[in-house]
Order: sequence, then C-alpha cells, then structure tokens
Amino acid sequence: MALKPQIIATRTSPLALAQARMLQSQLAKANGASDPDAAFPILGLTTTGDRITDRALLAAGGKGLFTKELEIALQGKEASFAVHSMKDVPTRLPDGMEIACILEREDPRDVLLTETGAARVMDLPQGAVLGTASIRRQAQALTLRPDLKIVLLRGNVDTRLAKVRSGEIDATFLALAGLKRLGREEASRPAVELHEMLPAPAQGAIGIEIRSDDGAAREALAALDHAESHICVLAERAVLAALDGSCRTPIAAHASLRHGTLSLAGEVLSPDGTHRWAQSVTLPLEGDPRAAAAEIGTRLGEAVRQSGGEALEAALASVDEH
Ligand SMILES: NCc1[nH]cc(CCC(=O)O)c1CC(=O)O
Repeated sequence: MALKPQIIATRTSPLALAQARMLQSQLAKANGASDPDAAFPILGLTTTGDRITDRALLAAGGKGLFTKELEIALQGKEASFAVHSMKDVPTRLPDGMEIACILEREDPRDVLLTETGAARVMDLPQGAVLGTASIRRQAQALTLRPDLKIVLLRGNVDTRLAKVRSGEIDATFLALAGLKRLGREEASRPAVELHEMLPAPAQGAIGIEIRSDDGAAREALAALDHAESHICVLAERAVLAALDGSCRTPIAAHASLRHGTLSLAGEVLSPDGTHRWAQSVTLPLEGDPRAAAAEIGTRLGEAVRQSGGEALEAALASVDEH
C-alpha cells in the first residue's frame, strides 16, 4: 500500500464527484486502505467546459475542455489520478499521459425524459420541443423525427429535468449511466434501444488518466481495470479518432464483446439529421485484443468516412464553424 496520499483530481459537477467517490472506494478496497479520504484524497477542479455555457463557444473552443485542468494538475504532480467520463476525453492525450484504467462500464444507452412518459423519439407529439446541447442527439432525433424543434439546453440534471417538468421543453436526453450513478429515480425509465440511437463513443465508461512515468499510480490501479470495457472503449474511440471528432461532433459508436468476438457499430450524421452514414462489423479479436479492437475501430471509422465523401466531410466541418 502507498504510504503517501495519492490524490484524485476531478471536476466538481455532482456526476463527476460521484464518479470520483466510486474510484476512491475501489482504490481503497483494492489497496487495503482503511481510510479512503486519507489514502486517496479528492481534489475538485473547475474546468473551462464547466464555465462555458454557450454551444458555439464550446464548439469553437476545441477539444479537452473538460479534461485540460485535470491534466495540468497531473503534470504539476498535484494529483496522481484524473478521473474522466471517457466520452469527454479527446482521442489524443498530451505527451506523457495515458488512460491506465477503464472501470467496468455502466449501461451506455441514452434515456429520453418526458412528462408524458413517452420513452421513444417516435412517441413524441408532432412538433415537440427537444432540449439538448448534444449535436449527436440532435442529429439522431432529427433523423427519426424531422418535425422536432431543437433548443439548446445545458446545465446539470436537475436544471434539465425542471425544464421538462415546467413544460418549457417536451423532452431531453440524458445518459442512463449518469442517472444511475447519481441514484436518480429516472434511471428506472426505459432506455432508448441501441438500434434506435447509437450512444456517443465510450458513453458510460469511466477512465483514469495518469502520468506514464508514475509507477505507483499504475500499481494502485492495477486491479481496477475491466478488460472487456477497456477493449470496447478502445474500439469506439478508434472510430472517433478515424473520423477526427470530439464529443461535440455528431459521431456515435458502440462495441460489445462476446466470447472473444467484437461487434462494433459506428455512424456520422449531418447536424440537421438529413444525412447518416453508418457501418457495423462483427469480428473475432486475434492476437492482442486491445490492439485488435483498436484496429477494427480504425478500419470501421475509415470505411464510414469513405462511404460519405464530400457531404460527410462537410458534416464534420460544420460543427466547428458555428
Ligand atoms: N457530456 C456530459 C456527460 N459526460 C458523461 C455523461 C454521462 C455519463 C457517461 O456517459 O459516462 C454526461 C452527461 C450526459 O450525457 O447525460
């Protein structure tokens, strides 16, 4: 067991703090620490992404808005671990950093939250107002229902739900994983099926970033990595990387693993939902399963890209222009 406290850096949103607590208790258990707060203290940091509330600025601000401040704490040795929702982590990490561990993934699906109880996009009334800040969810919803009116909706879970309750909007999407980790009763609502709406790459997965040269941090995490979740996250993030996206691009991917065989689906959409390019594949993982999964993801992403031609490039570029 480590003698020196090893600090966990996290964002301070309720969800981020809940995830940091999860990591803290798993670390304490795996490393025989009787006092989790003493052995693995939590350092809460505000990130640029938490301060910016405008989607145009978020899109223009580039990648890593939710991760940079945590990485600075790692680089400055103020923390040993940075805990992230993997769907917010850019595909390229700063030099000297790595994702050393992926915890067992939660359900990756989205949930549609409404006052009427409608749980599927198809069940929303004609012309319903859907609040979301996610261009992926906007594009996917418009693909299914071009009549929907999309409004920008940001803020934490309570703010969003209050707007549904007051009738300001008819519906919003949230990741089921977040609702579950916050212990919200809305987590018991039926999730949107994967074949109706593919999640963001790595949705539902928590990853731990460390300095590559920090052997003590790596050791403390060793027992926490969930092999299957890690493999799936690598495949989905390889799709994202091949399409050069961030979490603010309308790109979706989902992988599952059964008996050494990877099933992977990926898609890109135009923000207005008028175009959608999708591919899926099922292949056995040969050799090193992580490398094989990443390779399959890269090839699938490239195949999607090739199938879309200029219209797809325009869809990818449009997100950064507005
Ligand atoms: N971009 C915000 C974000 N990042 C991770 C989650 C949910 C938890 C997860 O995917 O692990 C959310 C909120 C949401 O999309 O509802």
